[in-house]
Amino acid sequence: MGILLNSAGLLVPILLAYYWINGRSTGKRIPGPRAHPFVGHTFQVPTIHTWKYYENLWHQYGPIVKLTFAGDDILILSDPVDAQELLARRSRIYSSRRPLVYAGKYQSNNMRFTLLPYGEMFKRHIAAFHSMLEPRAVGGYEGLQLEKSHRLLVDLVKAPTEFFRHVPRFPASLIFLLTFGQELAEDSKDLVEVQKVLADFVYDINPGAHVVDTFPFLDYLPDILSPWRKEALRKRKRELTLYGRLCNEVKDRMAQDPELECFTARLFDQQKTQSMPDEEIFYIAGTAFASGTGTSAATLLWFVMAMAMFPAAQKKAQEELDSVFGPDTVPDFSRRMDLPYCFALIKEVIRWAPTVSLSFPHYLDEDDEYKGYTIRKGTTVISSLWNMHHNEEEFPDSYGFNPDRFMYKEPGTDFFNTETLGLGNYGFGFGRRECPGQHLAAKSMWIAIVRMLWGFHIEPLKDGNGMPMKIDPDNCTEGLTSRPNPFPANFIPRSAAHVETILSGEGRS
Ligand code: HEM
Repeated sequence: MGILLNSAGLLVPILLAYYWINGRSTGKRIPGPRAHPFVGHTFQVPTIHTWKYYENLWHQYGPIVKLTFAGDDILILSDPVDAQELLARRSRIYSSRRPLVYAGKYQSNNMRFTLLPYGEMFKRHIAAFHSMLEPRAVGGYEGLQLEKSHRLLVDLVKAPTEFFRHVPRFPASLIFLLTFGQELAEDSKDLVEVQKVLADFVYDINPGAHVVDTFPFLDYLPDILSPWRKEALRKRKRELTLYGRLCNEVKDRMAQDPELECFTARLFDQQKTQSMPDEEIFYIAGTAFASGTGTSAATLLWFVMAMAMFPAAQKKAQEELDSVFGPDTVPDFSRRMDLPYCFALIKEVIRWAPTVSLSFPHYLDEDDEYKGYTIRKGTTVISSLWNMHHNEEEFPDSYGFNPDRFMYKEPGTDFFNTETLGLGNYGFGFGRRECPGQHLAAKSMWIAIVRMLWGFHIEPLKDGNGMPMKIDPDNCTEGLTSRPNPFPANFIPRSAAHVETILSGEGRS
């Protein structure tokens, strides 16, 4: 007890000095709510529906807001012009990630790509990701995308109300095959496991999720006073068991077949020339699997919800599709330039419900000046994609769902293409840390959505009185990424001919 009191007595002056040094600020005051003198806004920011809290701050204080978490500055950007200037044009100093004790040091052994500071290891990982995800490489995955999205249609014919299981399986099975060179097993435990890993991770990196990341000195406390440390290490072990097993299986298959083609096999090839411990490879491959699964699945589920809630947009897209593909032809990539409304609809899904609503926080490496404000080195910069997508000047009636808002461009232009799905919205982030998976995501979203619209009416489930059940878009998961919680919708095949075409395997690849 005495030791504890002595430690507390020492901590108070250290804390005061720390906040005094960190709290100094020059330049014009950045707008924001009043802060508590010691803990700042730490306990004001909710961990639930955080983007809504930031939306209120934006309306109250404007597009650049500063919060302080116990001496650390957090900048919330709500105007894409500011995000473009700081995160993209000044990306040299705005592309790092804040060192996190819980999710970075203990949960990831400082090897997880999404949390890496801008430096040598980051460059090694991004080069690996680009080799797998750059547009030319992605062009080679079309056959697999056709095959896996056809499987989605078959699953939806067979068990339509189970869309909540089928839809996430589509991007997961694709990225699993690309990463580990093997098929995702039926009712795969690996998928369930990676979904748990992801759910933990998107919660754990949320600013404010763990007190030790707000007060890093707590890491000096012994294990007995830090139960969170054991928990973070347990999560790391669980994750590495999964990724390690999957990667080692690739290594074993490479021994049998040196020509084996998949992302992990290429990483093991690189290991021969670059010093990269196995654990680093496990994290790179695991990150590809996890990030390729979670965000794409969430976007597709938001699409299903939007269709069940906004039937007029669904009908219009189906009319456009029917003018290009009859019931005897499953759509493929060939006539995509003839389907501008479908592109507009997918852009609107990304705008209406940005899956990574607060993007991934960037971290500033040097002091900077902007619009008369001093932004201090060590500031965490959050671009609120949610706020950018709900700016009534750029997107009138922003809570509504209106693909026509993107139809102002001439159909047939590059604006309506899989390569440019991110144009007109901000859903893939900004600057050097913008999503490296966006080209793969765009083509996967495109083919899955167009095929679902071609084959099915998506409707709310009916209650006992035949009335459509209510769907609430606010009922979604929490954390850095969000997806709808299960909601009452159903897939009704558009005709017997569509079912026949799907089941006969026409257009499978
Ligand atoms: C519709 C689907 C997707 C959406 C909406 C999305 C969105 C985002 C966003 C907003 C970011 C943060 C950008 C920033 O820090 O400024 C991000 C980062 C990232 N995304 Fe995606 N993403 C999607 C699909 C994918 C796919 C398919 C992959 C991989 C196969 C992927 C891999 C990553 C990785 C590795 C990062 C971290 C980049 C870094 O830290 O530098 N994403 N994504």
